Amino acid sequence: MIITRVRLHRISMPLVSPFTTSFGTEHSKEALIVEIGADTAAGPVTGWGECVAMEDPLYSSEYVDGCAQVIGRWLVPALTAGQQGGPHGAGDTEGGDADDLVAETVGHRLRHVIGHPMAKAAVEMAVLDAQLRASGQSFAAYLGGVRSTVPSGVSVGIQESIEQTLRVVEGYLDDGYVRIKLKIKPGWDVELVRAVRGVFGDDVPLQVDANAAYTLLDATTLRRLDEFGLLLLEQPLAEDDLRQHAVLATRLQTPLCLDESVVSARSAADAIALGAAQVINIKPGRVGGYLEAVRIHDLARAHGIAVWCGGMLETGLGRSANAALASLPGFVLPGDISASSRFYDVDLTEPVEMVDGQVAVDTTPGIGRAPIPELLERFRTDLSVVFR
Ligand SMILES: CSCC[C@@H](NC(=O)CCC(=O)O)C(=O)O
Ligand SMILES: [Mg+2]
Repeated sequence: MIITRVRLHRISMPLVSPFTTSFGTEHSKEALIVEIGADTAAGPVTGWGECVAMEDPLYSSEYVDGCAQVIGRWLVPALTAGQQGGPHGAGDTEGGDADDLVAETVGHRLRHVIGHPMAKAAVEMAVLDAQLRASGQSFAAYLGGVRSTVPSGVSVGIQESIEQTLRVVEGYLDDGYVRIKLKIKPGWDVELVRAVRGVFGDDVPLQVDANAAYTLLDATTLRRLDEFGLLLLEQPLAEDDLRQHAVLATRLQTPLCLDESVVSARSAADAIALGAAQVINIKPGRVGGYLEAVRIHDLARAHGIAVWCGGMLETGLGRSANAALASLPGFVLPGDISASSRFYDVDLTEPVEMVDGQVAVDTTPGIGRAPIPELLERFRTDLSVVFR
């Protein structure tokens, strides 16, 4: 394909309620929507990507305004270099015939830019969406999906009190969510889980996510979670500490799941080899894109490691693409793919619905959804025309 247009839409969407984790509270979703216009064999198409970086570098080192700069200053020039009349981008050593720009080569063409997986993932997602809209294939079919619906889990933020948490959990269970994930942090963990188990019983699929809030010195506390039959304990320790996660794993019964620590297939391989992860939360934005996400899925499956699809409060764009990814065979645990209404009164796209605990996998070309123009206008706080 030939890229003819790249626009970055900086958006801000209000959340239905504040979302608190061990590292902070979100009141709105700050995101970047990548719009790529391309000439393809099937004619002109528009592809859409969603950058999942947050406003502040608290979940990972990336942040949304930094991603906008990386995309505009380095990534798009690298992809458009060599196009007829396109600018020559930094690091464009091989140049290559841009006419052959396909999603499968985006990662390679961007390899000279160190890091920035969320920025790269958003660009690759838009290229892949354009490519699949042109070919008429859905994300799910292209990625290797085998299910027509995926189970819908929900993430429960840190609330004002345990009583408030019980009310929130009850509401989500009444909505039909099939798995509850509780955010925890030091001092908000064992008694919280005990209360939820006490009220809702031992059969509700339940897991916790620490967002790297603990250290190995907390092993005794974390071991007390073993009595509750949790599905997994997500990212208890620092994102760059595989070794201590491996040590912690030997002291706990609850399976360890990594999120922030797995930023590529290579880091997933290291985590598996070290015994630092028995389960992996795959987020396409965090690992550099949907293609890398599939590579991690395949690697984990080869090692008998369960994976599930995590969430970054995506709009319907990323939410729909995540449902497609979660339809692959190795996604054997419910993901954080809740209905749009869990976070948004009004979504950027047609809302993702949950019916009987399931989210339908879109079968139309590409992501299957696109931003609704008037809503993109409503939520947009900045527009930068990066190319043409
Ligand atoms: C603002 S915290 C975002 C990262 C967090 N995501 C969730 O808890 C799920 C959010 C969602 O349902 O999209 C995680 O660490 O897994
Ligand atoms: Mg997590």
